[in-house]
Amino acid sequence: MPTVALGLLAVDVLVVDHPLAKSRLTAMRDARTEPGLFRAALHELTTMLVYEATRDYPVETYPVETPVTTTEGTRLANPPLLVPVLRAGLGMADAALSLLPESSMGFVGLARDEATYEPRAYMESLPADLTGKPVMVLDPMLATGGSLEHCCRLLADRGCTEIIVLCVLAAPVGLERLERSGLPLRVVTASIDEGLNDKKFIVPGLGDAGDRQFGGMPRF
Ligand SMILES: O=P(O)(O)OC[C@H]1O[C@H](OP(=O)(O)OP(=O)(O)O)[C@H](O)[C@@H]1O
Ligand SMILES: O=c1cc[nH]c(=O)[nH]1
Ligand SMILES: [Mg+2]
Repeated sequence: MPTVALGLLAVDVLVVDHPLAKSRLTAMRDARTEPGLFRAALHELTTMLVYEATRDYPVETYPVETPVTTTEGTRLANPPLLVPVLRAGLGMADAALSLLPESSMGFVGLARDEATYEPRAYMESLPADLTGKPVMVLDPMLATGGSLEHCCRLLADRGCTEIIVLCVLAAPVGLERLERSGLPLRVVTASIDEGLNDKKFIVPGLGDAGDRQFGGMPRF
């Protein structure tokens, strides 16, 4: 897994820049893309992100009967808990669960305060004990990093020591915040963007990922 140096910090981040991933990301960035097509592009891009994120997951083997003989089959040794961050992460949930049908799912609901830019938690549905359980957090946007830090802290407080944050866009300042948090995580993203504007939206970004999928007033 490559490491990206940001200032004095180093964070474990994989940028999935496959041409097909880039074309889905371009559709999501385009302000003219309507919600249905935005959701479809997010679904397809999530499939690619999950595929790359799970490349090094441990597997176990077991005997499988083919129509011809017995051979060795493979499955994930410890499928991750999937945790979409509501609302925007909901658009990644179905694609992730399709690739990881053995996984179960928890939910965290967060809304970023428009004045302080800090996350306000409104929902939490997670197993009480996550000892020994890898977790994959799904949220398309890592901006200031406040929301994903909050979510990953909930997981670490339950004993989780292995978190993959799956996002579409990451701002350098958000990556630095996650790095400083000391939480046991790595990041898989389709792009590290330039930065944030004065309303803490990612630039060039794609706008508000929740509103682009589900509707709402533009604030960027
Ligand atoms: O890194 P941060 O500065 O915390 O910003 C990122 C958060 O903002 C968005 O959610 P939002 O609060 O807009 O809620 P929504 O998904 O309901 O639109 C996004 O999905 C992240 O959760
Ligand atoms: O650019 C941004 C920043 C936070 N949340 C979003 O949905 N988009
Ligand atoms: Mg939003």
